[in-house]
Amino acid sequence: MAEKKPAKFSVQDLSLYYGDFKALNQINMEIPQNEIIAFIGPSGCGKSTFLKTINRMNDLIEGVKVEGKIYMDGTDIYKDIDVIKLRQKVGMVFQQPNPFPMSIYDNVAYGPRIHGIKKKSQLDEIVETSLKQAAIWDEVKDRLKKNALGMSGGQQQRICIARALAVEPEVILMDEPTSALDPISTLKIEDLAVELKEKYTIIIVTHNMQQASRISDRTAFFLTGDVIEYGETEEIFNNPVQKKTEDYITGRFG
Ligand SMILES: Nc1ncnc2c1ncn2[C@@H]1O[C@H](COP(=O)(O)OP(=O)(O)OP(=O)(O)O)[C@@H](O)[C@H]1O
Repeated sequence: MAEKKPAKFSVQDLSLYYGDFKALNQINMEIPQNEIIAFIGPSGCGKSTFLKTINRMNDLIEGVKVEGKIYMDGTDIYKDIDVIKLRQKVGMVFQQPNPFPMSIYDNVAYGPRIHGIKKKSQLDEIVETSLKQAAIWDEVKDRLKKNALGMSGGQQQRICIARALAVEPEVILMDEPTSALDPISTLKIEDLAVELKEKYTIIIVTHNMQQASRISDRTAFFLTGDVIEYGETEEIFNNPVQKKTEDYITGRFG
């Protein structure tokens, strides 16, 4: 049994509707801090929708209704926290690397500048630390003024991770962060996630079963808006309780 860590998130009876369509059905989940949590399940089962409820990205979509509660460190994130502050604490990395069309330096300094940091020496330090944490510093330190779009996909994704880290978040949400990357870049991002969990809580949506079993501490299996099973990754992959989970992870689902 893994050592029990304090809960970062407590999700209670969370449902989400897109208009009349119920995309999430009364989800309950405790997410410990300093762990990697993987969300797996077939396409359209609500993984991304659930991920986005955690930093309220769904607020931006018209007709979305959320019921139930998500507590972060005991605070109701739909009631008692400013959404800008929430998104500073809960950063996000997307499927397609999406650096801004500007220099590597400006990409990473973007968030801190928005938060009012202007001093060059301070920005220099944040940029260097964030790029180091994202394991890309050595590859870019001599070309910080070059456009980020000129980097490879795998490098761009690590620059995006550095950009997310630069505002000192506590949680990083990753929505299929390696599905557009080659196997070597994928392994780099996986290694990076494992390093980052020492400091952050990481929640990752993935279609890659090997990836979920390689790097995550806990796995949640989603199916048509329900969490069918959630537990320690080793148990989910080696000894699932639900037949549907077993069928899915062994590729017999259909
Ligand atoms: N903006 C939206 N408006 C209406 N319905 C939506 C919207 N976004 C997602 N949905 C629907 O909600 C359900 C869950 O979608 P979601 O993207 O969360 O699934 P997913 O498990 O992440 O899928 P995938 O693995 O393909 O990314 C799907 O039926 C989808 O069509």
